[in-house]
Amino acid sequence: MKIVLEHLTKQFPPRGRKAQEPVTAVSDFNFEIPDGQLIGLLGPSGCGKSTTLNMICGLEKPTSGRILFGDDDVTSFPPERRGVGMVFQNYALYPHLTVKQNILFPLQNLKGKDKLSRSQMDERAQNAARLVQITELMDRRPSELSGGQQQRVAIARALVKMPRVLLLDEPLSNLDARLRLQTREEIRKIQRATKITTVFVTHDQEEAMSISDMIVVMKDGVVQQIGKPQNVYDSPVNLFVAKFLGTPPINVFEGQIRGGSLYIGENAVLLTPGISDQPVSVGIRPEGFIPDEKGALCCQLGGMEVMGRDISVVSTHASSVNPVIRSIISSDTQIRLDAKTIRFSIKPNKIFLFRHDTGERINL
Ligand SMILES: Nc1ncnc2c1ncn2[C@@H]1O[C@H](COP(=O)(O)OP(=O)(O)OP(=O)(O)O)[C@@H](O)[C@H]1O
Repeated sequence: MKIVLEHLTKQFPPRGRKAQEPVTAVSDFNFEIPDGQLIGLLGPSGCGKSTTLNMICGLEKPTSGRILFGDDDVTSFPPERRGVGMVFQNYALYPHLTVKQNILFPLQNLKGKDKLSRSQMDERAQNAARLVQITELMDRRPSELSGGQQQRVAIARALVKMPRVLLLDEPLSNLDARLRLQTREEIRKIQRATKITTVFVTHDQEEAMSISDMIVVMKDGVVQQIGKPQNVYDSPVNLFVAKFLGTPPINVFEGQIRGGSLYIGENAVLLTPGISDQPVSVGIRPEGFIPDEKGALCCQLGGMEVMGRDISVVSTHASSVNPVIRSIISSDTQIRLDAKTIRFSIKPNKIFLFRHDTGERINL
């Protein structure tokens, strides 16, 4: 099922006596989510992710704009008429019911043509449980399950109604690091198996990048960029997106374009023909630094951390915005740790220029 968001906007009334301006939680969101894809909705706390999801499922009514599922305009539909499965951060399972009863719960009050027989319900519950691999846990109560197992029950409960759309709001944030990794892979597998169009909300960029067909990066209610994770990483439209994606994060420097070259401090590090003289923010991905005795960028060497396959070189530079520069280089590279300075040349596809005032990307 394709989902179309058209000029989707949500404002909340001002809060408190002093605040006069309404809060714009989501502003003019336009996106056509292709059928069967998993979309990662990504951004810092308060950027409007949950509000977007709540509008798609019908818990919030948009201030303006439309939502279509396929060709159906569902904007004014209540949640139960939308055919949406929803999984939240806190799984909200019923503690007094068994796993099976929890999964069956959404099917019990179906009416009219949707009403199912006992055996149909059992079959649906079994299928959903099989998908999330909890068939052997059906008679347990939620308190007898691990966090990851509880979350799988919540997903099975969302799937049992055979929703047209699956919405997941930070579904992994209550799990520990290892379970998070495992469960996110399982979610991806389930999504591939069911081909249900899925929107996954997270503030964890790594999580979103690893499982999404496409990511949407939001800030202050405004969509910044939509694209395949790798494309957004390789070609961020602005400094915010560049900084938001990547571990370790991108290194940012104050730079200056002068006479067709980019200067970082006194170092002319890149030819920039056709770009007018101006101050710029320079982003260099950690993997964009090549140790090179003749390299143009000269940094003060701080130290080195071995990460197995790679080394993380820590250095500083007077024009660096971050307290330290982190560069990731291959562990084969010989670094003289007794040296005071280290010179780098820069991979051209790993350096980005941004307008100093707006943060917008300047194309090289
Ligand atoms: N019911 C409400 N009334 C007033 N303001 C609200 C309401 N719900 C959300 N907001 C505001 O709208 C903005 C977006 O909130 P939203 O919960 O969608 O963000 P989010 O990206 O999901 O954040 P988080 O990651 O912290 O959950 C925030 O500024 C928030 O304070």
